[in-house]
Amino acid sequence: MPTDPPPTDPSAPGFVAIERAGYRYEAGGPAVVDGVDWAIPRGEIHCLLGRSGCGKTTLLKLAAGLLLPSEGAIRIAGEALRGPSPRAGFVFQAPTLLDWLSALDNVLLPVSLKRRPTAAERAAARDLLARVGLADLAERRPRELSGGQRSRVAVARALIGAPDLLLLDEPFAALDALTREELQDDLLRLCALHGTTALFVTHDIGEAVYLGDRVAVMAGGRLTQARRIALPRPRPPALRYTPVFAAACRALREAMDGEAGPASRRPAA
Ligand SMILES: Nc1ncnc2c1ncn2[C@@H]1O[C@H](COP(=O)(O)OP(=O)(O)OP(=O)(O)O)[C@@H](O)[C@H]1O
Repeated sequence: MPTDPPPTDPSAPGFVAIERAGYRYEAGGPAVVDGVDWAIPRGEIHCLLGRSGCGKTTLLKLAAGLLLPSEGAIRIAGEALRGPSPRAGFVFQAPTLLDWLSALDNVLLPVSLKRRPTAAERAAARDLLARVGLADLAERRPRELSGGQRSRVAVARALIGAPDLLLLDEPFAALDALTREELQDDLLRLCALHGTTALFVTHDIGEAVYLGDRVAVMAGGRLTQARRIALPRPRPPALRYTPVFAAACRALREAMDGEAGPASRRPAA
């Protein structure tokens, strides 16, 4: 897994372009995100890896337009974000489903908050539920679903608006290992099918390597590593148990262990 070469043109735009972005929760307070440069080309999945409290969720919220940067800019398709991006779908760690709605109506929620869903949108929601293996459970309430099934509903809900960009904040962290693997495979399949660009936050090196075209490591609010994952696509589930996959995880882990600290301000892509 080679280290990325320094970019020849740091201004080359990604579909998502994070430019010298900084964020402070309080004016004069510490920079929780500090001078981050990152470009995500259209259709790629980038993973953000780092210890608890290093600023991953804050950076994801900046990419979503849920927070606006104190310094720098975030652009989606060349346009600076000035508020929540209508082009983005979100999946949070807790599935945050409404318990009085069926799985189907939870998937439709982003639409029904604005207007009555059309028959085509209801069909699209059923199709998404089928694609995450819940065709027969569309009428169930969230309390009648397992944790993994609720996470699947949350993924389907994030995709109902056919977003160009999917932002995921440790969405599978609470699931058992086998269910997590199934959901990772669902996600890869759905992103490939729709050409969706994704930014995926995780603590898990194996998850980052399996999902990512590129993995960035964050520490102390800065990106300290950015590595392209030279594994083939599509990624077959058995890839996780191959020596080449183990080697990619080990190389990333060693790079994290070896880093002197959040010194690099080099653009991550
Ligand atoms: N609303 C807030 N007001 C003030 N400080 C905050 C707020 N939200 C987060 N922080 C602080 O910003 C820093 C980064 O938080 P953030 O949630 O981005 O980290 P993280 O890497 O996502 O952590 P975790 O992996 O535990 O979710 C932490 O020190 C946190 O205490």
